[in-house]
Amino acid sequence: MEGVDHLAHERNKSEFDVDAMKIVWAGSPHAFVVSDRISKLVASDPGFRKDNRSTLSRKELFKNTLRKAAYAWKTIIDLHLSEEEAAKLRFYVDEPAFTDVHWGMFIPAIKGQGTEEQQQKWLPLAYKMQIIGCYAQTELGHGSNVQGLETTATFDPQTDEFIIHSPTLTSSKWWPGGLGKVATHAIAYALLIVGGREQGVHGFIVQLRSLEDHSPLPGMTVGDIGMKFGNGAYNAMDNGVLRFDHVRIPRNQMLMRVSQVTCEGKYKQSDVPRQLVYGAMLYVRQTIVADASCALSRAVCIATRYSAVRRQFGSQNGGPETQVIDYKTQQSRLFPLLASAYAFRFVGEWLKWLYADVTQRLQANDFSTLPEAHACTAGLKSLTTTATADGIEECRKLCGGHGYLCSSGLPELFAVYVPACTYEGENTVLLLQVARFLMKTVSQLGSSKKPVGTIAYMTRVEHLMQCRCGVQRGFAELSADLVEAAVAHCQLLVVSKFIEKLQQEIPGKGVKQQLEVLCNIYALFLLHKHQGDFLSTGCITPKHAALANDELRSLYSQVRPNAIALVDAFNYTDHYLGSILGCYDGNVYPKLYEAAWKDPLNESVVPDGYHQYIRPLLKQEIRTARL
Ligand SMILES: CCCCCCCCCCCCCCCCCCCCCC(=O)SCCNC(=O)CCNC(=O)[C@H](O)C(C)(C)COP(=O)(O)OP(=O)(O)OC[C@H]1O[C@@H](n2cnc3c(N)ncnc32)[C@H](O)[C@@H]1OP(=O)(O)O
Ligand SMILES: Cc1cc2nc3c(=O)[nH]c(=O)nc-3n(C[C@H](O)[C@H](O)[C@H](O)COP(=O)(O)OP(=O)(O)OC[C@H]3O[C@@H](n4cnc5c(N)ncnc54)[C@H](O)[C@@H]3O)c2cc1C
Repeated sequence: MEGVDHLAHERNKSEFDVDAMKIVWAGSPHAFVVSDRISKLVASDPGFRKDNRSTLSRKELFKNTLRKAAYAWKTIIDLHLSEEEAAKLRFYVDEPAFTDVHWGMFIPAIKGQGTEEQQQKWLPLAYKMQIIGCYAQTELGHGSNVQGLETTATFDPQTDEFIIHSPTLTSSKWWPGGLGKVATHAIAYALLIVGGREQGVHGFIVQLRSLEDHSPLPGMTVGDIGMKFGNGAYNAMDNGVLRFDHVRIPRNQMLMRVSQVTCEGKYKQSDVPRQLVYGAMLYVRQTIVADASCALSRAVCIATRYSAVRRQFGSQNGGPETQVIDYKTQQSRLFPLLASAYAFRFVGEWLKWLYADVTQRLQANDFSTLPEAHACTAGLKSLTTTATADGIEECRKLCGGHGYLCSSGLPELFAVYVPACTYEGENTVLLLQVARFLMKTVSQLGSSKKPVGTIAYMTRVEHLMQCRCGVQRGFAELSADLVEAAVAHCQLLVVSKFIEKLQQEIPGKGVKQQLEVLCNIYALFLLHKHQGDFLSTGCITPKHAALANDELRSLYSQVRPNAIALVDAFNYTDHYLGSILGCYDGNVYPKLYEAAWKDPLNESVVPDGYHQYIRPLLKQEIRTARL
């Protein structure tokens, strides 16, 4: 039944103002208007079609991505889109591409680590996309251990140049997005050698390809690293390999905000901490946290709508079967994910604020909050991406068999999303950074340096005061436990930022009440999941644990009538969702049936290969049967 809203009865049940919730989700009325307009613009433009992605070959997919990126850029220019609108366009186009790394890493690295002069030279070119950049840090042999990178940049005072070289196979750059086939320039990270002395890893702007014919410049061997997990999906991105053979670049192409090399060959460090070399990672980790709520909410929207459409068992007197969303087991798997999507949204908002704050301070040479910003971005990146990747997979299972179809949108979403657990800092490695920060704080408890900000609570935890003398010992030995402590710290951050959000004025009928329910679900679900830890540390009693569980069940019942409206509040178009199971009108079965016939395998009734392989087999069986 085209045009009928099969989920209307669900929408009628909701007890809050969905339009007001849409604004809370978007962040502000202005953000909502921009997001709504751009998402509809992308959805209505056939140039941004994506429903055929899973059937394209790698080469076709890649070329299609190039076309879309060029078309998106043309749209941005033709419509005079602002930076905010352009970023939304990229988001709703919903395809990993070299442009992500150009805008998301190359430009921020120049902004954060380049001198004024360098910024003036390179940024205008990059903003106009007259050069296309990538971020070439990881090597075949080293990704997590940035200090272990082997590429060298040796200063030659005779010519006032650096010689960039890959001395070993394992020093080949490996993974950078955009490097394989598109980027004309890279920020390449290399071990700086001046006057025979190693000075640590630094970033260098290196031109890779000719701006005339795109051929690699002399001394560069460059290509794509090959197919990645999942058909379609992240294969739209040309992650690349690059070897340097004594490539010479001018001295002024070393990013010199943090440290400088003079023409006489002197290495000078400014007052800026060396950690700013890692600045681009700080920025991207913060955007990854914001993106986590988008990916999770998208999966949750699909699973929630489909759970209201799907019916199994429980028919009474020939009436309809039970909607699977009414099963308590379905609710106990789905609703914590719904609550997590909202929780990550708000912690992402807060992290954006924290990042803006630390950036402002860094510009004024105040580096005091950098360690905390690093711990927060690293920890929340790890926590939210792990939970989101797991959550998308859970949503796929919540959709039963149909969740396994590409047309559910969930397999591709998972395949595109799951590398977020690895890139931009492998999640366990990042948690170890948080643990290190926490242990450092504990070791300073009782001194004049009082913990502030996100670690202020530590002064209130008496137990920590007792164990502080031992914290400098056995870090490696206890690292598995310390990673758990880091996760707990990050969970506390998420819960406390959700609670802080609720302390603000939130307009709209019933909106705040819904958010309170979700916040309680998020916190109590964690308590329930980790009740062993809570009980064994004496933080709660068995009675508390049982009460929490009872309360959770009651909260799930409160969410139930509002579930569809709570996912409608994400305001996703069917184009962005890319899922038949999650379509707004819930008209799932006819759409699934129709889509099946569009599969290339169904172009002919008798498949290619019948005469070659099936028929001889069948005939052979007949002969065998006669024997
Ligand atoms: C107008 C048009 C608009 C158009 C539209 C606009 C569109 C906009 C598009 C936007 C799209 C956006 C999305 C982008 C998508 C990207 C896709 C994904 C790409 C993925 C990219 C990557 O995948 S790219 C490689 C990432 N590769 C890592 O991620 C390595 C991890 N590995 C480490 O990061 C270090 O190796 C590790 C472990 C810390 C040890 O570092 P280490 O060896 O130095 O050792 P230590 O641990 O001793 O650290 C020494 C001291 O540094 C402190 N510290 C460490 N890090 C710090 C930090 N970041 N900030 C501050 N402080 C830091 C630490 O806390 C210590 O401090 P202290 O000494 O005081 O304790
Ligand atoms: C899709 C994708 C896109 C990428 N894009 C880029 C890009 O644009 N630019 C770029 O430079 N890089 C890029 N990367 C590379 C990425 O940043 C690295 O893969 C990532 O930093 C992880 O490093 P690794 O591969 O060396 O993992 P490894 O460090 O080798 O991890 C392997 C295992 O070892 C464990 N481990 C490592 N160190 C420790 C430790 N100290 N203690 C305990 N356990 C440890 C990890 O937890 C993990 O389980 C990309 C990667 C992917 C998958």
